[in-house]
Amino acid sequence: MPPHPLTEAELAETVAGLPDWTYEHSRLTSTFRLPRPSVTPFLAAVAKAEDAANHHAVITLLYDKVSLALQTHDADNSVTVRDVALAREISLLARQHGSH
Ligand SMILES: C[C@H](O)[C@H](O)[C@H]1CNC2=NC(N)=NC(=O)C2=N1
Repeated sequence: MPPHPLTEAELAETVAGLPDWTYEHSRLTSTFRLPRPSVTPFLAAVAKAEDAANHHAVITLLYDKVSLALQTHDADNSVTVRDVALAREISLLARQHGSH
């Protein structure tokens, strides 16, 4: 049973608690800048977290900038608690990998 799309009020509360992330076009988006040598370990850690959550982000890499977009396909491409949980984890991983 997929989770329900977050309501406007839930989204506002969520984004307030996710300083690295923005809500736009029905997705949570973020861009992290990392030391170049940390990019591969960071991406490996994100992939591991994705597979543990069975929830996957769209990831764009340009040298030391990693952009990510999260939405729940199983809930009509809306933002759900699954996106919020993975976003929190990715923010932590980014900090652990030297994001600035
Ligand atoms: C079959 C598989 O469990 C589903 O497709 C999972 C996998 N990863 C996913 N990732 C995202 N972002 N949204 C989903 O609804 C989703 N569903």
